[in-house]
Amino acid sequence: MRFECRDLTFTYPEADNPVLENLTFSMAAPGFNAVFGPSGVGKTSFARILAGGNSGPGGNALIYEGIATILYSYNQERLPGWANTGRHLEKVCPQKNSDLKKELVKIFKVEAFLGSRFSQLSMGQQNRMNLIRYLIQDFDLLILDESLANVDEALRETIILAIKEIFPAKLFLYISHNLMEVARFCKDILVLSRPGKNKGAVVVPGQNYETGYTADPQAIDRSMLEIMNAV
Ligand SMILES: Nc1ncnc2c1ncn2[C@@H]1O[C@H](COP(=O)(O)OP(=O)(O)OP(=O)(O)O)[C@@H](O)[C@H]1O
Repeated sequence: MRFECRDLTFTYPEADNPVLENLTFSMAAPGFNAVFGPSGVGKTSFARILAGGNSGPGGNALIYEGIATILYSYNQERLPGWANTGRHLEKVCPQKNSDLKKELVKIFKVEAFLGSRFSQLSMGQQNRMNLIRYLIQDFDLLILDESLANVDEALRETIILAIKEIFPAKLFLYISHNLMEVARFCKDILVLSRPGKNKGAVVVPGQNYETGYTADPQAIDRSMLEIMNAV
């Protein structure tokens, strides 16, 4: 399972300059991978194009092998229909994944909010609940576009390690501004730099820590430096 970008260039209608220019790289599954880069560099644009498949604006510049279902989750998704979050999760959860749903609800620490309206939850609670909604669906590639924003660091770590453990065969693309976090927990980090910087897309290996890891501060520093050099 893998995907590849061959010379992907994208310009928004009415924009003067491309937001993505000649992106060429490939990423193999499985793994918990990341997209990193400064604000406004085009991470969300890239994620949406990737999620749109060959029928979207990426067209033939995107090559997917063994990736049939791509889901895109993002921070602060607005879900007005969620009068009762627990009932909604039950409704969208395939029967075969009901144990998985229970497990995720526990790990994500959202049991106490299952009877609440989505709009009554804090942003971090909403994001956690929303991410569960995606994880219980069937997918090959799940994009997490700042999907853990507003969640405290310790719980983010618990959630990331659990996702890696529960879904070892899937491909994840985690969009985050947290350099240390992506360097520690991600396998491959796609670093985007602004068009015109002649760096294009660089894929940097992270430390890919799993549950029970022993941190190597020097190795983390090396990964962070490599990522920063690629920006
Ligand atoms: N629908 C749109 N139409 C025109 N320009 C857009 C549109 N969406 C985004 N852009 C522009 O494309 C550029 C990249 O935006 P994008 O949201 O992809 O960046 P990002 O790296 O995800 O940023 P951030 O880290 O701040 O979320 C920005 O300059 C933005 O203004």
